[in-house]
Amino acid sequence: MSAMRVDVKVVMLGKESVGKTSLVERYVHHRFLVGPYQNTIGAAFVAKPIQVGEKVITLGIWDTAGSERYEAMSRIYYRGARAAIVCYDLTDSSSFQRARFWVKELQNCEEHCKIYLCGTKNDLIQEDRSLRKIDYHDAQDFAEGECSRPVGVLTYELFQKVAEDYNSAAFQYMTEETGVDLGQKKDSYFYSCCHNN
Ligand SMILES: Nc1nc2c(ncn2[C@@H]2O[C@H](COP(=O)(O)OP(=O)(O)OP(=O)(O)O)[C@@H](O)[C@H]2O)c(=O)[nH]1
Repeated sequence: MSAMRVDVKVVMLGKESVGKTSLVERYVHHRFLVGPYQNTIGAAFVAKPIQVGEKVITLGIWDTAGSERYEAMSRIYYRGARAAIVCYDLTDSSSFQRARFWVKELQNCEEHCKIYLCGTKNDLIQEDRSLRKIDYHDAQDFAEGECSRPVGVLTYELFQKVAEDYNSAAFQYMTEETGVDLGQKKDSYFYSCCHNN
């Protein structure tokens, strides 16, 4: 089996159980996980080709383990990433603190990594608004101040956006030898997703 060429390294970060693996499963395999929750150990990798206009961009997605026990390992996985999807669970305020931690860390350590902030389990708050623990405006203020602006709710839109951003940056920087810089602070995004849309 020949190895697939990866165009852009993407890392999934966020507290344990926020739904990182579920988002990747949903996007890559069009399914959502049922049965008991199984935490990721270390990290999992999947390559996903995406059509962007006439081109195919392959995302190499590293799904890291959210448990703080694996924090040092997550640092290894985000190294060199051009995009980070930082997830928090809309029903868990501590997960938002953790997301802020990762955003700061990426801003300090990975200046070429574009950050996409993603609130997860949107379905739960659609069913019962009282479950929402992160005020929309708090997330928006943080996103606008730090990294992102609101864009979409569909999982495929999020990954598609990563590929499109890479593609437009690649076009822009085509003549440079240094590789593609998606940039960090300018023009980033935030999403509210759930595992079944
Ligand atoms: N209702 C709902 N449950 C979800 C959603 N996404 C994930 N879950 C559930 O949340 C639990 C954790 O999901 P995972 O995708 O394994 O979370 P993770 O962030 O990858 O967790 P770690 O591997 O520990 O870092 C599972 O029981 C999922 O079924 C969602 O969008 N809606």
